[in-house]
Amino acid sequence: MSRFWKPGAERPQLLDDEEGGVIFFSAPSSAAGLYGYANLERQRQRLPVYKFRTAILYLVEKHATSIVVGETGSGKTTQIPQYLKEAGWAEGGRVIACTQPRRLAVQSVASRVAEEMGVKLGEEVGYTIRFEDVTNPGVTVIKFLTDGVLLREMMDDPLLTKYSVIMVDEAHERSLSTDTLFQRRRPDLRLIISSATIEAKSMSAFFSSSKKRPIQVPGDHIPEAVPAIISVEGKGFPVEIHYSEESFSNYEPAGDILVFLTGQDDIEAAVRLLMEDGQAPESRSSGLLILPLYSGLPRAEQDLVFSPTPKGKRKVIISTNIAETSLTLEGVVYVVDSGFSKQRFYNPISDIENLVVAPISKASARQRAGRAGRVRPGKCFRLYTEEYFVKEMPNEGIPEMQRSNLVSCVIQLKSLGIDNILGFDWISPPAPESMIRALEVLYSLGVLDDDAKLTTLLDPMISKMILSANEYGCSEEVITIAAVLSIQSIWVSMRGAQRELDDVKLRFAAAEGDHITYLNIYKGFLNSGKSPQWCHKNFINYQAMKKVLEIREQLIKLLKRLGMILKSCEKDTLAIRKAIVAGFFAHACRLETFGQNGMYKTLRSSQEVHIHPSSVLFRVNPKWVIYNSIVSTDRQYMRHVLAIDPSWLTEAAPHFYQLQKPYPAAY
Ligand SMILES: Nc1ncnc2c1ncn2[C@@H]1O[C@H](COP(=O)(O)OP(=O)(O)OP(=O)(O)O)[C@@H](O)[C@H]1O
Repeated sequence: MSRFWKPGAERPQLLDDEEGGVIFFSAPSSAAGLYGYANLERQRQRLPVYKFRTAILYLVEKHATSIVVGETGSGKTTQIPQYLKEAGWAEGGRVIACTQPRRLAVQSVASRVAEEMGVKLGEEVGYTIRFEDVTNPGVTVIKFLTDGVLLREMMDDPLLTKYSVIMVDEAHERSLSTDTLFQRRRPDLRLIISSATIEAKSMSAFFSSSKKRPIQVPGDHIPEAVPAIISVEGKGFPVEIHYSEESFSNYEPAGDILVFLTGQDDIEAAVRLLMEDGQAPESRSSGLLILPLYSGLPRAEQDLVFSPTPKGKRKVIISTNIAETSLTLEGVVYVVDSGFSKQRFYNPISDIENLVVAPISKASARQRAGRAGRVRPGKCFRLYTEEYFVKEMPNEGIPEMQRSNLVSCVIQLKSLGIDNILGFDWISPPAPESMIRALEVLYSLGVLDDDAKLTTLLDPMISKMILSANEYGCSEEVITIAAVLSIQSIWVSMRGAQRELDDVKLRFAAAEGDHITYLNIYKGFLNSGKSPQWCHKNFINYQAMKKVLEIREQLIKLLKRLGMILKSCEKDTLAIRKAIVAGFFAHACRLETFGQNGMYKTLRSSQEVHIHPSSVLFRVNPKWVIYNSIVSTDRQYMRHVLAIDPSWLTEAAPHFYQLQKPYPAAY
């Protein structure tokens, strides 16, 4: 049985309806006129979504999943998280999360919401993107983040315990991360799926299926599993759409222009052309301020698109689909849509993944048009015909799940403990060939064992360390470390000759700790021409080093499959150490008593531990360390120890560590 909710008083009214199995909410159209707003608060109240505030809050409270569909610019992204906070969803240390497909949108929406709430960005309202965490744990209650970052958080905390509500915004983009995120959840965690251009019914059908219903725990306040759909009607400002066959004037009244092209090359070529044109005395481009926008552009250059347009000038932003969703670029009145974007396509038969220029979907075209008309009326020029738009353009793009190499996705699912991948219930199931191919590859690389379980080679902490190394530009070094860590020991066992072994170790010892020492040994081994004699002389186990070479080769193959390029950071051990911390942050310890074999306590459980005598840091006793594993003999000993700076812990795992202010005395 399903029903219509009617907004009005405190609680929406319940109406009966025939919409099979789905609770459907609708309301009368309420076109908002935003002209001449006096202040941000009034502007907030004039957004179309405001009329639906009570209804949205009511449905979120009642339902595990709510699907919010509303025109671009109706206020979904900036308002709903604030409504949730006002309604108490951030009380008791809980956090409201809102995901975006792209980093630029995360940053800009977070700044806008902080501004509307009158708070400093990074305090009550913050954001996290790769390499940048602008949140204050314990203080931040509304957090914007990319869906990829949320998926990573899920690897460390599968139930996403600190969040009360997760709003997956721009859900029509259907990235691999969002599709994966939808698979598992805590019973009381509320999910809001929002977009201007999503097929709400099919999404809802997916969440209605019994497999996706959160587990019911008796006695708990559990929301209804049947999803609610709410349609936020009403637009901001009108956007006139012009198709290419219509002739239009080249001269338009003032206003910035946002042009959607496909990729960096196209964009740079267009910028060059316009710039060259601007040199000519009578040129039409001379009053234009031409700005490229793509993800590889340095941050400072990206920020230029948000700065006010100089007087008498017109900004022309030439962008990839990085500006397609969620952004409000205040000056933009005109949007030019080429109708194409660069998309990743994977062919499981040839096992080749290509970036190709392909036509966009209607959903994307509407999003692009929605970048105009946000603070005043606008126009969108589509460089294709209306007939093409109506008859040929697909409604939605192909979900990333169905056009990607699934190797990394399978690893992520396996690390989440989801084993039955082939029989899995996806929103849009990937091609079986792609799934089988991914499993085959992982099996042949030794990442999965005979039972299709992750092998120790891909221990989650080591995997995280390697993935982070890719980001820090030190994968060459870190895979060597990973290889050494996956074998027993590289030293020849020297019972009774500890002193000699210690002397030898000094030749390679690095002040930073064992991991960097292993790199020195590996370099020495290569320089010797992988010589067994060299190993013998240095008490190094030659067989173990051969194994290290072998595992390293396997890892290189795996990284290539994952599309990663091996990079060396040369002598910058800081990058390496940070990558190690990114994987092993949970194994951090602080020195409690200094001495011959100082006593440490683990940060996580205050357990007493000591540095293993085989470590180069045995007698050094740095204040803060991380370890790879613990061996228990007469005491608990840390093996493979690295000295660290405690600030790296909060940097690598803000969700795990909160900085004490002021720093603990030992720091
Ligand atoms: N940085 C900003 N500067 C000025 N106005 C803004 C800004 N951000 C948002 N707004 C105003 O708030 C409105 C709602 O923006 P919001 O991003 O919440 O809409 P939305 O429904 O999420 O749209 P979309 O689906 O395009 O992301 C905009 O249309 C605009 O009028």
